[in-house]
Amino acid sequence: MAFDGLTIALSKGRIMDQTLQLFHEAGIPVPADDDSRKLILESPCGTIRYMIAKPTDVPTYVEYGAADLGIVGKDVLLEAGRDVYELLDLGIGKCRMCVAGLPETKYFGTVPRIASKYPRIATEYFRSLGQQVEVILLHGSVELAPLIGLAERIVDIVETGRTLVENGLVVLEEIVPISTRLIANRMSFRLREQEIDELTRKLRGRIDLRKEVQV
Ligand SMILES: Nc1ncnc2c1ncn2[C@@H]1O[C@H](COP(=O)(O)OP(=O)(O)OP(=O)(O)O)[C@@H](O)[C@H]1O
Ligand SMILES: O=P(O)(O)OC[C@H]1O[C@H](OP(=O)(O)OP(=O)(O)O)[C@H](O)[C@@H]1O
Repeated sequence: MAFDGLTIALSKGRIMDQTLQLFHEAGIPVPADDDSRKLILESPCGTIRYMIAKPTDVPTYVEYGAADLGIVGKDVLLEAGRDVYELLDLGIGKCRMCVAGLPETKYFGTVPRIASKYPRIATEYFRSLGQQVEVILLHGSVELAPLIGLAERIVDIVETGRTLVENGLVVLEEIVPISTRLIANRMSFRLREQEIDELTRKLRGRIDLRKEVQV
């Protein structure tokens, strides 16, 4: 029989364990913790199907309806620019999107070069300031760019600040705070309103409780 529960695309990697822990605490069924390489996992009761996806692909699965819901960082969401509903801030995966560089930024050309894994966020940010820049796409270890003269600045995530400090870089500007979000496919949100509402309510209750404990 075809699966007729909710399909949720999870971001694998850094935020996956914290996401499953939050779901578990909220009383939402999660798959058993095993070491399998399976990419589709059903909850024991069969009501939820989890897809284990690369974070940058989660908004795509959700926009096209391959998943009803998705769990993804706000950084990925802003960069992807997909047509999805953002339902909830899960309060995990907290960090900041920043402009960083050497303390005394040297300009190599008339148009500053900005290296980033987030070309859209970087372009829109500098456009909003009316500054002309050239954005260079990198896929990781972005902090290298100002150290070896590829770019004057970077736009990247800062969490503890350790990577910047250990490479002699500093935060120059803060663009936007980042955290993990629950997103929904537009059609699913209308057609599966009750199930999605119930899941969102459970998560919100748990997130609020976590906030109270933190205060
Ligand atoms: N220090 C951090 N560095 C990167 N992302 C962080 C950090 N802290 C929290 N996050 C959040 O975790 C999400 C997932 O990060 P993760 O490193 O697992 O994926 P990724 O950046 O797509 O990795 P990769 O490119 O290696 O697949 C990010 O999109 C961001 O929202
Ligand atoms: O402020 P911190 O706590 O040091 O965290 C920030 C670093 O973490 C991320 O890199 P990641 O580990 O995902 O590797 P990457 O360079 O391959 O993107 C991000 O791109 C920064 O480099």
